[in-house]
Amino acid sequence: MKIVLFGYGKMGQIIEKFAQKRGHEIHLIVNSENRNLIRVADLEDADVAIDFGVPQAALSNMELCLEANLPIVMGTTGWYEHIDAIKAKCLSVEGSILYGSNFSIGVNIFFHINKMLAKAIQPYKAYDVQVEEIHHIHKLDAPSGTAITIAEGILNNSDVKTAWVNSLVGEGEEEIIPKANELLIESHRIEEVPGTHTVVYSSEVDQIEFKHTAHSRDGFALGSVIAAEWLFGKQGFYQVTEMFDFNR
Ligand SMILES: NC(=O)C1=CN([C@@H]2O[C@H](COP(=O)(O)OP(=O)(O)OC[C@H]3O[C@@H](n4cnc5c(N)ncnc54)[C@H](OP(=O)(O)O)[C@@H]3O)[C@@H](O)[C@H]2O)C=CC1
Ligand SMILES: O=C(O)C1=N[C@H](C(=O)O)C[C@H](O)C1
Repeated sequence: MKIVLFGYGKMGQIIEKFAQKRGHEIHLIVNSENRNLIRVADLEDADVAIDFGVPQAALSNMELCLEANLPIVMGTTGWYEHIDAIKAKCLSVEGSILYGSNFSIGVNIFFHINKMLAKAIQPYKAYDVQVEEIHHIHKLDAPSGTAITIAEGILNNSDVKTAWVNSLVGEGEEEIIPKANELLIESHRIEEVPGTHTVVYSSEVDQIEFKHTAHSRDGFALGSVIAAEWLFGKQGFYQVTEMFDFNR
């Protein structure tokens, strides 16, 4: 496939490596320097786009791809307030978008088990729950998209928690004390951590911790190339979880 890469930072450069290994061609690279010069005609010969850029550009990149009739895998996080609007637009023009907060297989298994765990613990009110995420200091958004997906999995299987709240831990940051109905997502920014997510259930007598640690960005990058292969030839608005059999 001929792939357009939106974003050529930490993720974009690893995606290029995996795409080429799997026999694909990088047709065009878009970053902050050339984004304003890109027109529909520049995308015409491509087969699929993969976006790991910045939150503020995600919506316009998806709109451009819809206009160019180019399927796009959206890996960028931090733009989710626009989901309903872009989904409606995608469906109305019969376009093709797949988005996900995390493309690694391990985290998608984690998402699946997280929901099962929340369902199993739901009758036992002695347990309180919180989510913790740790990422590198360059990350622009908090909480992480992955932590939001994890929180949604818990909220949908809880009759106590009705919304999540975020507390970014660090000097000068306000400490957030959650109300009983609020699910706390605690965010930490430490050195070059690729991405660690933990769900903690605590009672007076014990604690259950469920944790995923990424050792590198390779799992995210490979997953996004597999997602592009999966999306090619399909029409619709998809989430990455739809790629995995265990969610069916
Ligand atoms: N879903 C998933 O599995 C994962 C998602 N992510 C998400 O991917 C995103 C990128 O992460 P990462 O690679 O670490 O970030 P980086 O900061 O390393 O790279 C961002 C890239 O986006 C480019 N960029 C800036 N503005 C635009 C624009 N208008 N259009 C296109 N590209 C632009 C930057 O260009 P320039 O260098 O010129 O400024 C840079 O190349 C983040 O939102 C992150 O949360 C990350 C890992 C996994
Ligand atoms: O910015 C990152 O690095 C990552 N972002 C994604 C997120 O926000 O969940 C996925 C991964 O954890 C790395």
